[in-house]
Amino acid sequence: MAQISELSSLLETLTVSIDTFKAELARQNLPEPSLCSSQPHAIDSPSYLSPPLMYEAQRIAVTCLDQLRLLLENPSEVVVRTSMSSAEVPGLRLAVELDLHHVLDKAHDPEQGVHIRVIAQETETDALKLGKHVMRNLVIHGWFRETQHGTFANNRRSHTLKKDSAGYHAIRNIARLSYGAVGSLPDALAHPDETFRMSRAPSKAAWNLHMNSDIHVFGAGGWLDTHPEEGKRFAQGGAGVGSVSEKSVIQDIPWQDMLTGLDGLVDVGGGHGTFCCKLAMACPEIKTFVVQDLPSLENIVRTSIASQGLSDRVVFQGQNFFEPNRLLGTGSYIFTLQNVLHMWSVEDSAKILGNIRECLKDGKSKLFVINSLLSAVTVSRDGPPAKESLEALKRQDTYTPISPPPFIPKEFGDNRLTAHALDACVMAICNSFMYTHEDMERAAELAGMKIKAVHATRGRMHVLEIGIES
Ligand SMILES: C[S@@+](CC[C@H](N)C(=O)[O-])C[C@H]1O[C@@H](n2cnc3c(N)ncnc32)[C@H](O)[C@@H]1O
Repeated sequence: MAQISELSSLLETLTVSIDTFKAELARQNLPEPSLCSSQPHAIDSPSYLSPPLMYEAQRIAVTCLDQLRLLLENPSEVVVRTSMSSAEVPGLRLAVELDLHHVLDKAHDPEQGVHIRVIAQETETDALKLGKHVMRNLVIHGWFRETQHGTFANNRRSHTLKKDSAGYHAIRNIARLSYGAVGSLPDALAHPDETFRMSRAPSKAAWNLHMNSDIHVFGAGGWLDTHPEEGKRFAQGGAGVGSVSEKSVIQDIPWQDMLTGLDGLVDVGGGHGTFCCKLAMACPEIKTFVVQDLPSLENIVRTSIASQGLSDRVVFQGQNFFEPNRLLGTGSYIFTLQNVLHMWSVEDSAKILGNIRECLKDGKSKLFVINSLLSAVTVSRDGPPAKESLEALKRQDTYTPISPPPFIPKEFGDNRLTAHALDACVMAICNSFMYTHEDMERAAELAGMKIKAVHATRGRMHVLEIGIES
């Protein structure tokens, strides 16, 4: 059998997907994005969600580029570069702490940018360290532009670092919590004390080595619960991370239809109420949302809800999800559990699910678990050509993921990259793991439940309906 050229196959897939992407931009009267601009593109707006065809074309193209890079790069050069490539995340943390986006945005000519001497003066930092070393490193990683020697400007990407934006909070608060912990993973996984090395206890994670502390991070009595300022920062960071996927969770699932005839939506472990508030704004016909979380969050969540003018429809309720649900017997609801179960072992998740199971016995209430699911990262030579799959999508209004084209990994796009990165973070912070479909199935089974459906979204999240086994 003739050997298929991987390079040619990937190149063909790349060409088809980029042509589709360009055609979709033209159809929406949008210009092509540019690396030589200091402005964000219309498709970078937090409220923009690519139509299904465009979304698939984008994620195929980006994955093709990753795969092509792997074929083209010299592995020896890559390993050396990787051994020294730990500067991007600290550089970004510094960029948000110094608010470099703002410094460059208020330039006399933002396209031209600001000389490093001025940036250093404004941020009271060392021009040599910041300019030659940190900023250039960030430019190489695609953040900011060097428009001429020593002069830096914003680019599409750096607008995501704007103060108080989702990206700003993600970098400022999540990278801060996870970076040192992930750095301690080798010490934790190869710890000389076997009881530590093999432990799955949330207080014996890499984070505990990094912080020299024996307190667990999440949950009642944990680091975030007992350090309100840290808890607030984590919630802000979590909201920042979540904001990228929440628009697809909101748009790809028919929440409004599903809530017809029910008493409202209850987000268990709902954090600061971001999901409920966003859904309340998107679905004005839904009148009741309940954010359930640990009582220590009450003031901060109520204030956040009030600041969005939603106190008449979104309420906070203190609820430990390991205890019977306070809404049991009070009506019929849609319960959601978003970004919660992966913080816990399968056995603990079964306990959380079990308490919601009691509320589903009315026969009308439903439970949706919203989480990224991890998959194996296998690659096959076979698969339908991108051209056929994208052509078929032209006739679809609702989102259905396409099958991977040849040489594109089984799980591709944002879920693959973000979910696996998140997996390392949760392992480092609390000895937990992102779930596979099988893990989720086991947790449901232990709770006397089963997965009834899995909905994909245009983002990293899967929405799983979990119900009582009949
Ligand atoms: C990763 S955050 C997810 C927050 C939110 N659902 C989201 O998607 O952004 C996990 C949430 O679970 C909450 N939590 C932890 N232990 C809890 C418990 N025993 N009972 C209720 N909520 C808890 C935390 O306070 C936190 O808000």
